[in-house]
Amino acid sequence: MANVAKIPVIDISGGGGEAEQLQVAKELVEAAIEHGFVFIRNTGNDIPVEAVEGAFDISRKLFGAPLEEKEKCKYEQNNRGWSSMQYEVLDPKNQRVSSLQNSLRGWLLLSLTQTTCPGWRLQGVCIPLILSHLALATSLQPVIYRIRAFNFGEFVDGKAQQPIPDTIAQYEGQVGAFRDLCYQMCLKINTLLGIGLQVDPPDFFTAAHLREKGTSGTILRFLYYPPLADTSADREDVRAGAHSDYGSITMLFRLKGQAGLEILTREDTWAPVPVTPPGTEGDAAPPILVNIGDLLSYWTNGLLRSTVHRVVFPGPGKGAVEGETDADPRYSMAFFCHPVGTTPLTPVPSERVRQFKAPPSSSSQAAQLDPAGEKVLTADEHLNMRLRASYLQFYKDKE
Ligand SMILES: O=C(O)CCC(=O)C(=O)O
Ligand SMILES: [Fe+2]
Repeated sequence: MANVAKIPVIDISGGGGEAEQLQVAKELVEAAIEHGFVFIRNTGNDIPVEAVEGAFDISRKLFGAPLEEKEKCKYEQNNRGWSSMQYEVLDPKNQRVSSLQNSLRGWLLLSLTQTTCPGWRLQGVCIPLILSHLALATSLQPVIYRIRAFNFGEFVDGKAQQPIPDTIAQYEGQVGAFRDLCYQMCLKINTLLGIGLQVDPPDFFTAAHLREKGTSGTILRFLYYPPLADTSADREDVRAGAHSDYGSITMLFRLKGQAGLEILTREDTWAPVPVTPPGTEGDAAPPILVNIGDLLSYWTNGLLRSTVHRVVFPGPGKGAVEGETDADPRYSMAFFCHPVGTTPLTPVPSERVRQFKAPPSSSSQAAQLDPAGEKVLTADEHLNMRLRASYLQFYKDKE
């Protein structure tokens, strides 16, 4: 058995009153601080098992649809639509260069926005952070991305506000309903984080996510990874490169038996994340894997951990969790939760966050982003910075 990540499993389905809610909230916050990842048991209370299975069925239909249909819904600057990174496989040499450029941009931004810097900064850039990322990148080469993805933005009255492939047009309402369930659960997790961190008021995060207050960068993403046999990749290649997520939290749905996800542990080693962690084998559906994104880490001054993760071809005896395989096409669904775009990322009113001491070499987040101290970053500005860094080539082509 591979040395799997020890991520806690929590049941938030509740019903046990205030004391139980407080206990669950504390467990959630401890997992978010220690691992940046937590399994939420899928009891069917928040998201019915059939809704998850139904969404996976639609995803299979979507990726199986004719290419022309998907191309009509191509990825747009609003972060919605279909993207295929397969073309990058055609020129792995350039891909390596461009992914390094992408990464450098991303790390520069990350190191500017990260309050905690274990060393000296040059022009606000945390030098040790950049150096450690560079070392990581060297060890990760070659980096080839092999994902196909479809991003769904907001729905209004059950209708997507973007083109949808004809093949799944009849399921539009079902996708919207699934997205709604994810949104509701995202609010619930944000409320628990607020309670667990003793934020005043405890609904501080939740209030910032309420869609009636405006649009947000929230995305439901269907993902498809072809099996090794259908690609020119070999086992050493990466299916989805090492990254952290941009939003507040991500909720990830995976299918039983499908290997691949790994997290970078505090010891700087890659650890596989089982789809079915011990204790959940008898559940009707695998737990929902929740992770902290950069925004919530930024917002809590680095207290909550935005953990780097990736998807690989682990193979039997090569890091695959027992009972999991990379032989089949891999499907996953991620709900990237973001606060309303205009939300100012002002310090979180929590004693726990205030007491979390960033090393003396770092200054406040706002000051790093804006040395003159005139401007607090909004959620949208934060997102756009991260998207620009990730989709560098896309934005270059647009210019
Ligand atoms: O497919 C997965 O398991 C992870 C996907 C992921 O990390 C992402 O899309 O950000
Ligand atoms: Fe991710």
